[in-house]
Amino acid sequence: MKKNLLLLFLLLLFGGAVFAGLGGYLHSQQKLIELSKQNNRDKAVALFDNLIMTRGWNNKLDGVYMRQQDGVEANPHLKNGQITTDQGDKLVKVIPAWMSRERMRELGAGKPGYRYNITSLMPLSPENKPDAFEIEALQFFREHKNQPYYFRFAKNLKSLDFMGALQVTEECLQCHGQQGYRIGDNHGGIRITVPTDLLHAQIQQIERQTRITIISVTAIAVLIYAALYGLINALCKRQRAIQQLNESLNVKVAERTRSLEQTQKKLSDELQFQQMRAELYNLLIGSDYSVDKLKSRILSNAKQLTASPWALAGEVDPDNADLRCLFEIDSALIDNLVLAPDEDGSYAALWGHPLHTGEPFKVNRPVSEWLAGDRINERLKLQRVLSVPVMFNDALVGQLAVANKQSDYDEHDQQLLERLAKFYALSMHFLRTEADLKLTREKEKRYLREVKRLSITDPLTSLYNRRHFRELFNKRLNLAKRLKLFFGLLILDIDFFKPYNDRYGHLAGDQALVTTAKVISRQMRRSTEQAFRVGGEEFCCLVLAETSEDIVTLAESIRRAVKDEQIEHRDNPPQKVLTISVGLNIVSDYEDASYDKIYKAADDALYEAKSQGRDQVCVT
Ligand SMILES: Nc1nc2c(ncn2[C@@H]2O[C@H](COP(=O)(O)OP(=O)(O)OP(=O)(O)O)[C@@H](O)[C@H]2O)c(=O)[nH]1
Repeated sequence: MKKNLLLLFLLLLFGGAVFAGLGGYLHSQQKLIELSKQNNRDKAVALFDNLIMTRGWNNKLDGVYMRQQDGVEANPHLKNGQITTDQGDKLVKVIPAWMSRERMRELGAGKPGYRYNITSLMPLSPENKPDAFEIEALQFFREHKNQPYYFRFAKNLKSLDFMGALQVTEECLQCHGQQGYRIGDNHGGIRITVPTDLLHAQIQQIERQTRITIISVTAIAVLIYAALYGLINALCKRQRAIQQLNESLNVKVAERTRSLEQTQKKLSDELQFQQMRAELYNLLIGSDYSVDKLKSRILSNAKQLTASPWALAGEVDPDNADLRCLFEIDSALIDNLVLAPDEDGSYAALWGHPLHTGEPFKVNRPVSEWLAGDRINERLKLQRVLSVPVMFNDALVGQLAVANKQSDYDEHDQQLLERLAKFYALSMHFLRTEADLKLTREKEKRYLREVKRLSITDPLTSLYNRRHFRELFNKRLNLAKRLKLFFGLLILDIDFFKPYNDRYGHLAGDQALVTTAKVISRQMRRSTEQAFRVGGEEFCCLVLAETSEDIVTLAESIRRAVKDEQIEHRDNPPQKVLTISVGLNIVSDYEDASYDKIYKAADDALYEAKSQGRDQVCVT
């Protein structure tokens, strides 16, 4: 379009210039022709003036006489028209008109094409009758008294017809007085025809030159225009090619920029994703992690990654075969939203889609347009939704959704959300496994504690057993040594227990053992005092004390307390109640103290107590 306008403009400009040039040239040629015409006119006027001068001279002399020649008659209208000189020569009077005619004849003689005539509208002689041109000129003079000349070029410009006006003078009246002529009138004229062959030839040459010039100039103009056209076309082509190149370059640059921007966005999203994942890992391996914290972080990450104001995470209840969801919605705007399932217990439509199909769900138009009547979604007024299933080991464990991004959700958003969903699944799995593990560990601990307890406890009396006694013995001994305390070992044995069993039965015997153990335990009030059941009806106590008296006192109080229980024992004379004998060894010098030595000493003391009548404490 631009090119065409330019070419049109150039065509007009160039055409205008060519026409202006040709016009100037034609004008100058015309001027030349005019000058040439004027030259011919001047020539005719000069001839006319010559004749007028001759007439004037004759007129001034009032006619001149010349020798009469053959064929020359005297003018009958003149007075003294013919005279004879003294020498007998015959003279005739020559008047201006006659003289003019003679002069014209002389001027025209031998000059082909020249023609002279003196005439008037009312000639006296019929020979002088005017032709058409002459009539035309004479009528012109009559109408324009101040115009002395009349010209007309022949059509082929080969001759110029000229007529000069002749004013009536007094002399004219001599002949034309009777015709009503008045002095000063233009009644006649001299007609001169001048050949203008030169003018004709000149004009023909000018026309030829003009034709050649026009053709040449036009041809040159056409050639120049064609060259310009070609040049402009080529330039336009080049420009168009450059423009196309530029456009394609711009497109490529735009494409590259777009792809760079996309890559940059992907990289920045990837970086963001990695940071989020690192934070999530930290959260997972941190000491204060919780499912709530993790979900809240996942939701805020989903919003951040997809530039969405809303995020939603749903979990499939692992204990329920139906795909019931436990939803969490992160938005103050929808706090009051009731997320109850439909009557059939399912979350249909929008929320249910990924759960039912296991496929991602992406809609970039208002929910009301495609899901009219859906109670939940209508309340949410969702404009755009992207929801992906949360899968673990090919099993659907929940869904992660975002909504109402400013622009459309695309594949990139979906990929990011799917990756986050994977992490979500992994985290949830980890948390569940972790919780299970914690529970198992606690159970195990409890079990081990129980086993340990059982391993060191006597099942009948709940006192520590012999094994624990052995384990603790040296520890307590070393502690006493370190704290510089007295170490006491008490061996307590029920008196005549066999007869007790025999009389009251084994169960009663067991009960008596339990009661005795309780009594002993009650006496063990400090952390430095422990009681053990080390055999059938045999107990031990390990006691650490500031003084040996404290230990003896404790042993006595135990013995007394058992007796005070007043458990009937008929075969234990003379008390008739259940009693115990106590063998006690107190260690204060730890130089060569050992279990065997100490135990033997206490056992010896017990033997002594038994030997001395039972129900007593013996100390070694
Ligand atoms: N009921 C019951 N009896 C037990 C248990 N362990 C040991 N005995 C009994 O305790 C009795 C111990 O008797 P002996 O060692 O002969 O001594 P004693 O009859 O107590 O006589 P002294 O010790 O000399 O006073 C045995 O008859 C055992 O059967 C038990 O767990 N339950």
